[in-house]
Amino acid sequence: MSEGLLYRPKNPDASAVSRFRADINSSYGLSLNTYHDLWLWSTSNYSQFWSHVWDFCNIIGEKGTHVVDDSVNISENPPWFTGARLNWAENMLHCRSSEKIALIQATEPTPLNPTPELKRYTYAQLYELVSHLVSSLLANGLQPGDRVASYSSNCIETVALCLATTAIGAIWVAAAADFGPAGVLERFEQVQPKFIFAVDAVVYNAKIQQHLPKLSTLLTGLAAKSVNPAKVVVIHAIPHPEDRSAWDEDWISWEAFLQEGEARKLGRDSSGEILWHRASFNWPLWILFSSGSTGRPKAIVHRAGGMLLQSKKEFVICADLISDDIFFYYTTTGWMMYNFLVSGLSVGCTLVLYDGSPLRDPALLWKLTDDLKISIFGTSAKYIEQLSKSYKPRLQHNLSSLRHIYSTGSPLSAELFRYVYEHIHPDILLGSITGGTDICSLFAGMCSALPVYAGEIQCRMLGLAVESYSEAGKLTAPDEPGELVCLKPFPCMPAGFWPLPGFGTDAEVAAARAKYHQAYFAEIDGVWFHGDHIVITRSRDGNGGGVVMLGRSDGVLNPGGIRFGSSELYDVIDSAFSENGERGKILDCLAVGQTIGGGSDERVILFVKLPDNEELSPEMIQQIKAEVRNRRSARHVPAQIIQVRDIPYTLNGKKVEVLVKKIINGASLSIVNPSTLLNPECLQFYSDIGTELRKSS
Ligand SMILES: CC(=O)CC(=O)O
Repeated sequence: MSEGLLYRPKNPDASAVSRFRADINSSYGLSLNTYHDLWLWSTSNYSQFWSHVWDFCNIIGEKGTHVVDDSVNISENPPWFTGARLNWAENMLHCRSSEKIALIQATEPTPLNPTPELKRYTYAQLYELVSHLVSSLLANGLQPGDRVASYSSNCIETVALCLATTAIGAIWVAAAADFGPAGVLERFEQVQPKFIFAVDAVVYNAKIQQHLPKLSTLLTGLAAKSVNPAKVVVIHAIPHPEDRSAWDEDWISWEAFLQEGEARKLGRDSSGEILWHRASFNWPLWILFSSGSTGRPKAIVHRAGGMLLQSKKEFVICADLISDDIFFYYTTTGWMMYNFLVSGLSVGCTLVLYDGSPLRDPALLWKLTDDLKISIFGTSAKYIEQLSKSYKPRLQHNLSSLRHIYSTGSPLSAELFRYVYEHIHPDILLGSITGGTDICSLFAGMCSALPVYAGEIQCRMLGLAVESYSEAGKLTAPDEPGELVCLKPFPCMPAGFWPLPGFGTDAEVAAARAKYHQAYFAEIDGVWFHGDHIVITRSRDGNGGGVVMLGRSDGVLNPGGIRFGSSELYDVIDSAFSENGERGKILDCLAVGQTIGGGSDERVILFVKLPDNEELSPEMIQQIKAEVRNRRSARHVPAQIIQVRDIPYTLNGKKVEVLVKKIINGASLSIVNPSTLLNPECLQFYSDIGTELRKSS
């Protein structure tokens, strides 16, 4: 067995990606023999590749003849399929079956409701719901290009709204219900929504949390900035007694909004078909926001055709999803994995929406997997890490329906890969996947024809010319760390930052364009610089290398000129000191560089969180240092190891390395945007300790 091999597909030749390769070979008279051959061809002949993806995946719409001008550099963000006309929602709702379940909504139990009913919608019911919403949105004046915002939970209504909005050619904007109103305000005020939809309550940690007071605060903030949505609609999404004490008389209920749509019957032709707004491939579909932990979140606009073609490629070709799949992703509506999940409708499979805490009862999601026969289970590396500390799903649950498990959000360590195979399922495809909000899809990820090696993402995704560059802007050798770059244009590059041309003043559009360029192309001229530190591994069996994520580039540690990613330290802690490890006890950690020598060098500070009432002893510090030295090198050993009460996280569960780095290097806490963080209060400690560290360095 090759080193680190954890899984090998049984019949790779029967996979969708192999069928696609055969199709390419016969269409273009080629003899591409391996996945890597196909990837190389797809990135060198990207115009032919994306054209073929359109046909292979049966995109609904008019394709036209143009694909992309392949003489244009990626930094110019060329337009794609300029002759095409399509509608994203139409492609999501091509299945009209009155038997096939499109959506299942599950909610975390509460003491008052220990077995909440599952809500199910067939594709036919979902279509009907969307058509009533389309009618009501039109009746209330929604036009293509207007923004519709949701401040809601992961419920059926939110999916239907996303579909109805985009059916009309309006632009979808979502903030998760767990975001604070201040954070939502600085997102929504940028895009000035015409409609706001919000739930009245959510469940988290077995408690009902009233949401209307947050909605009121948001609306007051928007009004103060002269943003006044034409309609605010409130959804009663979860089974609990309704509390209208914070209700504003200008709001309307979901039921009333739907009734208006049903009565008006707008937006359908005489056969009952929704009048889909088929627009250009490059038409804006939705706006996602960067996490913005130190400033205003960037409003990233994704194009309808790009999102459609890319997700079809990911699901149909790379992941081999089929309509029989039951697809679950643990996500809020404010994370791009929500958009990823909803795009699964285009496959005609069943999506499982879950709202609530994933870990209060670690059995919950695995019981759901057995009850609903979930075949594709998506989550974050953080969830797997937390779960691994106390739970072995395989001992308690059958889990035989599982085919794939996906993990993202942060690097998944080799140790956690092993945990998944040992304690969840020995024979599934574990797809560690990466991309992010900026492309609302994947640069590297799953492939049903390839093996899985511990700690490695299986492959670079087809059509994405991902490489690893040195600081000097040169290709790194296999197995050498570098920066994730993309060299060629791809259709799911954002259309731009808000406002796009036609949606703002010339000055606003020019500023947004400059910001876009700055975000992706300023670091290395002419290539997309993604800001992830990675290794592309040596090719095995002619399949090309996998990808190892080492952490965010701006969190790269650089003591004495030796550059390495923080995950190299996290992996050591994970395997040697987590509760499953030989020495136990470290619950979480964070590594950042502190500048020394007047800025000429840096030293590594490792913050560790221990269980309450436990103290970091000098012996343990020595053990940590010894493990790091043995498993990495003397250069990796942290200069200081400091106990903290808490590690800061963004609302989407990412460690906040860059902000902590700035703070311990002297930045004031005023740079923090607290509304983007789960636990901003813990940063005061880092600020205080930073002062001490700077005195002692
Ligand atoms: C696919 C991803 O990369 C998701 C994320 O980390 O935000």
